[in-house]
Amino acid sequence: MIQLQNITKKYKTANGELTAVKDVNLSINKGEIFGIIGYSGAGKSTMIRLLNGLEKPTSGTVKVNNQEFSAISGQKLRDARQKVSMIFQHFNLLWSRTVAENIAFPLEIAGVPKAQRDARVKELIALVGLEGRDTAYPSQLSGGQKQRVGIARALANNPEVLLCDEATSALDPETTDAILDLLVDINERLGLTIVLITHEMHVIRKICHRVAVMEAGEVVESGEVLQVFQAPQADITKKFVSQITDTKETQETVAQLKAHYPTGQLIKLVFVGEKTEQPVISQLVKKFDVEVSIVHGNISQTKNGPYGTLIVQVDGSHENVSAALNYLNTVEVQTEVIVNVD
Ligand SMILES: Nc1ncnc2c1ncn2[C@@H]1O[C@H](COP(=O)(O)OP(=O)(O)OP(=O)(O)O)[C@@H](O)[C@H]1O
Repeated sequence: MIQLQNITKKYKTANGELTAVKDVNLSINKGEIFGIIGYSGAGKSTMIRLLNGLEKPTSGTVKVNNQEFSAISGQKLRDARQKVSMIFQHFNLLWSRTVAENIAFPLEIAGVPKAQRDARVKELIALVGLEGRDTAYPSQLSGGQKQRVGIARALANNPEVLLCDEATSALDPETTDAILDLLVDINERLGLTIVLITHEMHVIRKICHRVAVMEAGEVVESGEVLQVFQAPQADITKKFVSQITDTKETQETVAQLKAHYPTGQLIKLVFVGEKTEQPVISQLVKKFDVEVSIVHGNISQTKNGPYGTLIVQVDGSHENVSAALNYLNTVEVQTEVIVNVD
């Protein structure tokens, strides 16, 4: 659906030339939810503007829905852009228009007759769960409801691609999850391709099939979300993954554990996919003469399967603990010794 080939985007600034995006190659499949994650200044917004045809690359080609955005302009580009829609962090609603009028706006611009417009607006209001709020003004809506209006408006002209620019960054965690669930629902029901940019790994973990990690204009790592969680390569990816696995709460727990477990080893086990269902811990106790205490654990779902971490204390003779650790590696459970107290 989307192909970016050797994309570089340079800007001229007062301090000379600045490379915002550097030699990026990406291929996004039809019907996929693809996330681009990076910190501020990584080049995410520039990527979005390249994908919606608002910017042309300095070099390289951008192909969306079989149209080479980087090579067309004028009416041809405007027509092609009809198939690429967008939602925003701050919703960008028209404040003097009601919910229904906001959603109708792109239909008016496209010249859809009133009766047809009204029917479509009704359909979209139901799709995003805003029944009964059609005459409300944006100022009377919660953040989550405003984003629902944004989503309905973006879907009005049946786009092929929905671009989400930090779409949940202004929302609280619960509302974020509700909006993410709505995006998954739309993706599955309509087969819509979704590309989102974010600085939050939670968003990637919860709804994306694949992810690209950006740093200083470059894609430093990309792949299936679960794989990236299991074996992050770049330092920045490890940092993003630790947003989920190594929260402040976990760090505090580990600090307490170090103080309270004077013997044995504290080991972090990482389980992915079907490995989360294996009876690894009971096998460990059965096969080796070690004592295992579970001290902390969590499990989260990704689109490609579950991902869990478990911190255990393994106590026993040095040989037995080593043998137990070797065994864990044979069952493809990733292990990390957090603290060796022996
Ligand atoms: N129109 C522009 N002219 C000059 N420099 C720009 C322009 N747009 C972006 N940049 C620069 O390009 C780099 C990447 O910016 P970009 O906005 O794409 O990053 P980002 O990851 O989206 O960050 P943020 O989330 O803060 O917007 C930054 O150094 C930025 O200052």
